Formats: sequence, C-alpha cells, structure tokens
Amino acid sequence: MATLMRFVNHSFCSRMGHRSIALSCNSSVARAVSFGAAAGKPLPAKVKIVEVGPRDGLQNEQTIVPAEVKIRLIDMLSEAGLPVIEATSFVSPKWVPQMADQVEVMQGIHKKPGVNYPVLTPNLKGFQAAVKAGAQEVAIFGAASELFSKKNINCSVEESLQRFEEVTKAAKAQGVLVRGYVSCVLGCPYEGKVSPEKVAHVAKRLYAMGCYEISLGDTTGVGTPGGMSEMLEAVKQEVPVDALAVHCHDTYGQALANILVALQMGISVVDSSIAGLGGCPYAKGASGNVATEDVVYMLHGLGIQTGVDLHKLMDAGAFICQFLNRRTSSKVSQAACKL
Ligand SMILES: CC(C)(COP(=O)([O-])OP(=O)([O-])OC[C@H]1O[C@@H](n2cnc3c(N)ncnc32)[C@H](O)[C@@H]1OP(=O)([O-])[O-])[C@@H](O)C(=O)NCCC(=O)NCCSC(=O)C[C@@](C)(O)CC(=O)[O-]
Repeated sequence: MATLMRFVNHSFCSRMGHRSIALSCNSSVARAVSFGAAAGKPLPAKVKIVEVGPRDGLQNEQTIVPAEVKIRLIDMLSEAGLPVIEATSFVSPKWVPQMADQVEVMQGIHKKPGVNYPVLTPNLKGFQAAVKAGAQEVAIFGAASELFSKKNINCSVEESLQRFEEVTKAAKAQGVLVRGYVSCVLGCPYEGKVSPEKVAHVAKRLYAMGCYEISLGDTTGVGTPGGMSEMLEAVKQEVPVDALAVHCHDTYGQALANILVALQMGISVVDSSIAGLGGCPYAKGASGNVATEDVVYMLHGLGIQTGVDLHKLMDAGAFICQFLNRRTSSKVSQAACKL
C-alpha cells in the first residue's frame, strides 16, 4: 500500500503543462458546428467515452498488476468524470491470467453514482460469476472473422452467438445491461480483409438479442477512414446509429482520423484506453487502443462535450504508466510533460 500511495501522491507532470493543454483545447460548441458545416456533416454536441483501459489496456500485460493498483486506477478514472469504465473480464484465468483477480477488483472499486462499470463475459459461466461479484452491466464479445473467433474464444462465430443468446436471456431476466462487441471490423490478423456485410450481420444479431449498444472494434488498428466509412454505411443499414460505438486501436496511427469519420457519420460513443495502453492477447502485434487523453483533447478542441477533466485524466495515465514503468502512448500527455 505504501508503494501505491507514493504513486498517487507523486506530481507526474507540471501543472503548468496541464494548463497550457487546457488553454489550447478550450473552445466552444460554435467550433464543432463550424467544423461540421465545413465538412458538410454535423458533429454531435456530446460524446460518451467508454474507458476500456483497466480491461483492454491491462489484459495483455505480462507482469501481473496487483488488484489494488487496478482499483486505484479505476477510481482515478471515475474521479476524472468518465461515465463508463470497463473494469475487468470474467474469462478463463488460463486464457487471460491478468484478469484472474476480477472479483477482488469488482468488490474493491468505489462505485461512483452515475458511472457504469461493465465487465467482459464470454459465456453463461462468466455472466453468473460477474453478477455474483456485483456487475450491473456485462459485455459479450463476438467477431466478424471466423479465425479470430476461434483463437479468442475457442468457437465459431455462430457458436459464439448461441452462447451470447444464453447470456442476454439471463441478463434480461435479472435486469443486467448488455453491451456487444464485434471484433475485426476493418481487418483480421488471421484472415486479412473482412467484409462490411459480415460485420453488419454480426452487429445485427447482437442488437436483435438485446445488446443496447454495439461497439465496432478495429482490433489490430489497420483501418483507414475510407474503410471505416464503408463499414459504418453497411452496419447503419442494420443497427440504429445511436446504438453504435467505435473501438479503435492505433497501431497504424489512424485511430483519431477513423473516430472523426465515425462522428461525422452520427456516432457519439467512443471507446478508448488511458495512456493508449493495451492490445488483445489473441491479436499479436496490435498496439493499444487510442489514448483517452488524445480523444478528449480532440473532442474538446471541436467543442464537443465529454464531461471529462483532462488534467485528472492525465494524472490517471501518469499513475498507471509510472507503475508499469512505461512511457505513455498519449501524444497529449507526452506534449504536456515537455511543455
Ligand atoms: C471463452 C473461453 C472461456 C472458452 O475456453 P474453452 O477452453 O473453450 O472453455 P471450456 O468451456 O472448454 O472450459 C475450459 C475451462 O475454462 C473454464 N471456464 C469457461 N468459461 C469460463 C469463464 N467465463 N470464467 C472462468 N473460467 C471459465 C471452465 O470451467 C474450464 O475449467 P477447467 O475445468 O479446465 O478448470 C476462453 O476462450 C476465454 O476465456 N477466452 C477469453 C479471451 C479474452 O479474454 N480475450 C480478450 C478479450 S476480447 C478483446 O480484447 C477484443 C475487444 C473486446 O477489446 C474488441 C476489439 O478490440 O476488437
């Protein structure tokens, strides 16, 4: 605990640097409107950010991060104003050892009123354990690629959808919210190109079985704005746009551009990971999600509201990077520390 407090009390970046950031991205709604008008497509006035760092960000770490550090990180993220924080996974500890402390994490966090703390559940066993640990929202995770599905959850896409039906039925009976993921929406590490129609089909099935939101994952970060636009056009034919989210990894540096295209196409929910941590253990070479700090900076610069305090967010990023002995992948935090 003493080690943990040292991290928490440390002032990671100068407050002067943070202040410069705040000034440079302090803009008004008028900016979003004028940017939207210039692009011919209006942008949303408000975006919901789904923070996936404690789960997606940490699941790939080889060194086990103690539960107390995960708990502190989640609490710092909720204090920063994030409305949704994916806390952990109820998956097999043999498959993802980093998430084996899921019960301790769920029971240790200070649940802030108004904040959702979804957890990943691949099957009924995971769902039941999650509910027992206090989860009020779960996420089921399918894929638009057969080989990725097999490598990630050891079954075909169709088999996974049948398992998810069991989870959504149980969730409905118990009043638990369910979010759905589709992985490999812009490419697969094993199959290469993935057709937008396949993505739309899986998204439609997840929505039909009761997921209130479908997050479209560019798992390896290979997508570009053109591919994102084509894929979203197909998915929007099957699922209402206000039930869609984007989940962009930043392996090729395309994530912010892809997110901007999604916003222009009417999407107002964006997944991201603190300090850009992460990657999927079953998608070798994929880097982390787009950094939450960078998404918030871009959105605030466009005059879009997030409810997130960028300074507190950067402190949370610095806390976990200090613990992992890793440089942040957030360009905004890198810049703030140098200013
Ligand atoms: C789905 C399974 C369990 C199938 O794994 P399996 O080996 O086919 O499962 P099984 O049903 O044959 O059971 C084997 C053992 O696992 C246990 N088991 C079975 N289910 C559970 C459970 N829920 N929790 C804990 N234990 C479980 C079960 O009890 C048994 O234990 P044993 O008898 O050997 O001791 C496995 O493949 C798995 O856990 N996979 C998870 C992989 C994962 O977490 N990947 C990362 C998340 S996905 C992602 O990152 C992408 C995303 C969402 O971010 C979006 C994007 O970027 O694209």
